[in-house]
Amino acid sequence: MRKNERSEERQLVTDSWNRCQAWGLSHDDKPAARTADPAYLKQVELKHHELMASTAAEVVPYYRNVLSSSRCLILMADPDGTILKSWGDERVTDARLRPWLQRGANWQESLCGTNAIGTAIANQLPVQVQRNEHFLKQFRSLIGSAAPIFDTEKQLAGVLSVFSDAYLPQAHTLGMVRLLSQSVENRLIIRQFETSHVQITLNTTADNFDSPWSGILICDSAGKIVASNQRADQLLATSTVQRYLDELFTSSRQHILGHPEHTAIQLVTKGKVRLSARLKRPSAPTNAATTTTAAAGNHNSQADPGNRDIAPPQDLSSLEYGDNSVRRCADQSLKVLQRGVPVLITGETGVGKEVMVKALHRASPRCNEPLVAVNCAAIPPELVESELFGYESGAFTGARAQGSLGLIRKAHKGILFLDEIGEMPLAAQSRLLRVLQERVVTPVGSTESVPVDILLITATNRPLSSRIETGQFRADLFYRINGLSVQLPPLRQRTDKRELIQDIYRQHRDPGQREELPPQVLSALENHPWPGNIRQLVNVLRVAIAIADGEEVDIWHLPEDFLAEYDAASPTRQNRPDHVAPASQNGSNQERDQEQEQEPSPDPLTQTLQVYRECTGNVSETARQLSISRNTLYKRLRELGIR
Ligand SMILES: Nc1ncnc2c1ncn2[C@@H]1O[C@H](COP(=O)(O)OP(=O)(O)OP(=O)(O)O)[C@@H](O)[C@H]1O
Repeated sequence: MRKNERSEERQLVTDSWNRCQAWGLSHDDKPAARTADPAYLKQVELKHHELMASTAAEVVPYYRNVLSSSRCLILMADPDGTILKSWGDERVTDARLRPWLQRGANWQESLCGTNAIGTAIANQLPVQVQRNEHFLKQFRSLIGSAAPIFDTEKQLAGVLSVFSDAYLPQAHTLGMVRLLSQSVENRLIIRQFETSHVQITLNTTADNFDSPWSGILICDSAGKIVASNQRADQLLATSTVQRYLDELFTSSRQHILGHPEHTAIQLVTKGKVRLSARLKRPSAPTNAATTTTAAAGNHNSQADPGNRDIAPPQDLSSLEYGDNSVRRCADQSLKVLQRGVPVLITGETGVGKEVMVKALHRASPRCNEPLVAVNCAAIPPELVESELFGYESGAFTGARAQGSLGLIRKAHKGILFLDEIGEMPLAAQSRLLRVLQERVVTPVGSTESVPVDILLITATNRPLSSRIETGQFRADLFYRINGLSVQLPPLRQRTDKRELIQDIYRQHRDPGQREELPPQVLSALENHPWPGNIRQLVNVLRVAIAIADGEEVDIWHLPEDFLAEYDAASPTRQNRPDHVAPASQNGSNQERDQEQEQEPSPDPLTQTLQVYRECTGNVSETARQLSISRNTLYKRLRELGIR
């Protein structure tokens, strides 16, 4: 973290301590975690329905792809500081503090003194609160980073926070939580207006529209801005809502709104800043070929920074590298789907089930109709029914005035993909059964049924039989969804591993790097057990390519956790010049604690992000200020998921 930012943050902490003193708190106070009444919590969750769904859609893939190897806990709180949802591993803190990390616990500053969540709410700014910066001594083992999330009216909608163990650079966690909260904000805006208004995405160059740091303007057909994200106001250096496009840019509103979609338009602001923009006109939900839903975990969406820049294979044939079971899986699924038979895909996490579903959709006669992908585990259980089946206006407190179509009806005439089906709550299972038996949907709060025509694909990475035995999954639903059951093999068992590894490397390599991985790297990768399957392989290769920084990838470019397993099999790597035993394995608790007390040294990625933002995306200027080459800068930006 840069010095001036850290001192601004310290100021936030000092101000917070002053408030705590004014409230009469004492450092030795030991309040117990307050747990909200369940009925109240339910109300709050319904009220924050959109926020929770959007947050889950951003956080879950991020957690899965980026953070799953570090011990880390992500919490979402409402604007009063009540925790609504958590993801990750609560063992980041000592057991005594765990009640504070549960749903319903409240982190208001006036109750528990200076802390990341409460202090971010009080200031409506991102903040990191390190151990001794907590006002109450009882929280001084914690390090938390939090960033506010603003709704489409720029009101505080909630707060996202990350607590991590000592091994994730602390400066990194603040950057991460900022990135996530910006992504949630963008998703809230896009979701609310995608079917009714024009969306203009702005950035300094045309190749980074997909970055969460892009500005978003939402306009009506007259060119008046009805909503925008904070980044748009920063890029245009003014508040944009209620202004007309030609008040902000030198071009006329007709010229801007008449520009074709998907090709960039160059705009000059009234302040003479050149920006690239991309238009997206409103689309009726059922017309979309691929519907990105709140909880879809769609890999083409912004929800997946780990994979944003490289699209996984598109065609069914491109998934095949010679393994018979993969080929059989693809061929049989396509055949039965074409006859309306539901397909259940099983396979460990990360084997490519979702990628297979997308390819099946493209190969099927329904390729021009929607594919709606829903990750059942990513939707809070209490929201599954309203998300899937839709609801009538006024069906419950917090429901949107116009009601909601629901994801099943959005898939009408297309394919509905229910991922992690085993996690679906029982009440939703009964409703789904009725949809499959009677081909009608009854929205929550309605007595009327609406016909739907969907093909169903489901997936699970855990056997459904054990959930049926324990009464968590309905046997009758299982028989309905299990028209054809296919299993995608784990990576370690694939006979085409070598070709797959080389191909994924080629998809991600830098232009200057050789086309093939050298034999020693290939054999290390081939012999790995790959508990995280293709997802882990993609991540390992991306890290290695980034670390190799344009050179040929070699063994020591592979990430530390991968190498720890590789070392066990091969003592040769101990000779690696920069081989240092990871602190997580050798460092004593005391050493780690001492490290934590020190000022965190700036993490290159976070520093890059900050300078890049300050230079409003000017690559040459950013590289100059950081004293690095443009090539290195591009690599870091790619790692950050920005370019
Ligand atoms: N054939 C492939 N080529 C390149 N990348 C792939 C391929 N298959 C999967 N991937 C990548 O691997 C990752 C995991 O794939 P996917 O999400 O489809 O797995 P999954 O089995 O659905 O996982 P989960 O059970 O955890 O939902 C994604 O990043 C995807 O892009």
